Amino acid sequence: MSATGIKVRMNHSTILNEQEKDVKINVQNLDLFYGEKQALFSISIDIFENEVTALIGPSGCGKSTFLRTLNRMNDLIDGVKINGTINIDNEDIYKSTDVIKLRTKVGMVFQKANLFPMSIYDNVAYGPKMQGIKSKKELNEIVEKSLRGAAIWDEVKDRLKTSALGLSGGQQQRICIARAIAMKPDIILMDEPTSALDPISTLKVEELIENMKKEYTIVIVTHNMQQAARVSDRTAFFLNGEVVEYDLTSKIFSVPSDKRTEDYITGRFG
Ligand SMILES: Nc1ncnc2c1ncn2[C@@H]1O[C@H](COP(=O)(O)OP(=O)(O)OP(=O)(O)O)[C@@H](O)[C@H]1O
Repeated sequence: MSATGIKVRMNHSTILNEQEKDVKINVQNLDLFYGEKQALFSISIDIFENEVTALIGPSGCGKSTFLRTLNRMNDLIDGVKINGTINIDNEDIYKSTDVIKLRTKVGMVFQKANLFPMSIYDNVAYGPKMQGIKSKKELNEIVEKSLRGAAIWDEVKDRLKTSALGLSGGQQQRICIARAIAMKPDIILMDEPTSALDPISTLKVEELIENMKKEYTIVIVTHNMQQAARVSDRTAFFLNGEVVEYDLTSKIFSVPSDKRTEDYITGRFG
């Protein structure tokens, strides 16, 4: 137990490897406006490869907005203006115009499972088919690999042709993760992926996230402080559109530098 009362998973690999980590996403002086209203203020952070980075903070502080800037999902909203730069693998994603390619590289999983009303198989194969993969054998392999990667293969392997909507909420969310994996992304963004799930399904998804970071860089928005402490290597604390503190999760939850971080994680506000 830490000084703040939140149980922190000591992540020795993070600490020992600190010097060797590569920056996957570099954000510099990022401002975002919805029309006249500024929602993000001069955000500058580095997100590291093969780590889980948690974004925490009270409702309306800009976590989801920030997450959506990482694959240009805010482009879909009228009146959004962005200043600053976001480099992914040293490439400025707001200068490169291939947004489709970007969203393939940076996948996303939402709060509520948003599966299509089709079979489990077709849900997972949909993206690869859209990318032009036609070979049945290749699609079969992608579907199996993705479902295994999302730790749900054993539960669904005998019912791949049945409707995905017949699965439980927790299973549907893991199919959504499989669907993201099927696109072979480097980065997976997760916006409160367990907030609609029961504790057992939540734990399964958390275990999955922990395993997935070997292959992917994961950025997760969560309202659940214990979850951030359990699954993430680093945590950014957002408040009123600013990043107040960004550090190793073990530090944020044991000896935060800023009084506002401490007040938030100990439940004094938010
Ligand atoms: N499409 C939009 N148009 C205008 N304002 C928006 C839009 N989306 C978000 N905002 C505003 O931007 C600010 C940040 O919202 P955002 O959803 O990013 O916060 P959040 O920290 O993710 O909140 P929550 O934890 O409640 O999901 C809020 O003031 C919100 O009202």
